[in-house]
Amino acid sequence: MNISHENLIIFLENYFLILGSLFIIGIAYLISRANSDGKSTTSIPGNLGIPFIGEGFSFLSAANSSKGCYEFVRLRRLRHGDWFKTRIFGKIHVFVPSVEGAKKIYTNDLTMFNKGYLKSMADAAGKKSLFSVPQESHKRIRRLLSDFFSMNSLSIFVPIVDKMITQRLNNLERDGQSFGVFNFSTKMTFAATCKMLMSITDASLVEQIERDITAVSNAVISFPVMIPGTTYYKGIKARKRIMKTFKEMIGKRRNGEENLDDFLQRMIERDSYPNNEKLDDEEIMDNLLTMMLSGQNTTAAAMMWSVKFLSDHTDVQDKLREEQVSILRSKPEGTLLTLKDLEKMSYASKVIKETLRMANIVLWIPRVALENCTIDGIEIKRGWHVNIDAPRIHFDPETYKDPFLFNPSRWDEMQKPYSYIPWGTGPRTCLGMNMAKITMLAFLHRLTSGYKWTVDDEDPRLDRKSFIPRLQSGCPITLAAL
Ligand code: HEM
Repeated sequence: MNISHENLIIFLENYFLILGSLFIIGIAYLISRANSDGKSTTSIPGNLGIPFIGEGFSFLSAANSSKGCYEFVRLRRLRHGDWFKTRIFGKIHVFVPSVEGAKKIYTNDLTMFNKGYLKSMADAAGKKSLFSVPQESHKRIRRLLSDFFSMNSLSIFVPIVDKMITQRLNNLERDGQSFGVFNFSTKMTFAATCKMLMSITDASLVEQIERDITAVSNAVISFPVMIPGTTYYKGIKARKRIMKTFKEMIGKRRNGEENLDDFLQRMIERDSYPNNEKLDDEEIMDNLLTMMLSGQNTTAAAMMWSVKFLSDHTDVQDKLREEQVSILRSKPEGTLLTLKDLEKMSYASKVIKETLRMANIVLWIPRVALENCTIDGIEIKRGWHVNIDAPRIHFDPETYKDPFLFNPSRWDEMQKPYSYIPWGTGPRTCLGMNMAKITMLAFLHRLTSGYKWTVDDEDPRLDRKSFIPRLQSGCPITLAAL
């Protein structure tokens, strides 16, 4: 039999995973027998499956299907009711379905609840990343990063992002070829992120970093063994290459070779500040990487879903076009967008809000209970994973009338707090929210004020293995100038 190197690696990866799993199952079984008092641990219904593994394989199989990993949650909710518990590879998970539950977790974030620690994530994103630092450091790092991400600070990038989008859409229209909106958006947002964070514009460097970020992103949830060829190994190697590039760039800024207006420069300018008012190099680099990881597919998936929803609802598309054409006509021909223009896009902002409510780019917000507590009257044990279930909250008919209807005008009225959580909320709210909003508004402006389009593939299946829901087809469209 001819076994390729790749197959051998995959075989070894699975072999060690299975051996390791069997060992842990044995230990877990012995511990659970020793601790058992013969009573069930809680009144929440659900199936904990076999020791350690639990329902882990069902979860992986849902994640690997074209219905997406939320299917795992949906089926269990049908079986057990709104509140249910499950076990996934040794951890007990409860999916929190209510606004009251979300409120309890968010108002006690970083005290009663925190993000869970995952070795592969800490190794890939870095120990000083916002994803992995302990609560005490999180507050300081986050405060120092936040300035740059306010709408005002980012306003200088509005025309830059607009120019990128305008040129790319022009080229695609001239080509006359069908293109996948997801692929277009991924490339576009990554180039924009490189520009805003570090002023990288060289196309080949952007491509190389993008490839490496993808490898790191794959390693975030992987089996942490440093065996050549494994996902983890490739991710850690890619991380090293990225860190080397960042280090060189920091060096150039420090010795005055480069002085550019971007995120990195703002961080370097704090060099002379007292320790608690600046970030050290490891903190800067780990969080640069973290932002690239967080922004890589999220904004692109949101852009893709906005096109899909607008294509399915031509009345909304017409109304949006009317707003955007009037903004376009109010400006001298050929000028680029500014923050002031974005502030006039009230209907487009509602289209984005509604897109994010329905698309649920981040399906659930994961936390771990740091102590025994109750959430919305439900008893939760210390160490359990509590996941705020965004689709359940965003499609709740008690909050949203006709929840499955794409209706941006529903945002003429405010919704109750904690019932709209695409960016999360509280001390861990999405740091890149304004960056994503700028990109999406500029995209919707250029797309609807400049073009009509046809969707070239209506296949509704979701991409396998993606924890961010997106169409397998990538939503291909063909543009025609207005
Ligand atoms: C449509 C696009 C995006 C969506 C829907 C989104 C959503 C989210 C959500 C739900 C969280 C978790 C909040 C929590 O744990 O409570 C988060 C965290 C985060 N996001 Fe985003 N995100 C998007 C784009 C971006 C971009 C473009 C960046 C950076 C350039 C970014 C950077 C981050 C960071 C650094 C965190 C961690 C914050 C912390 O733990 O303090 N995100 N995002």
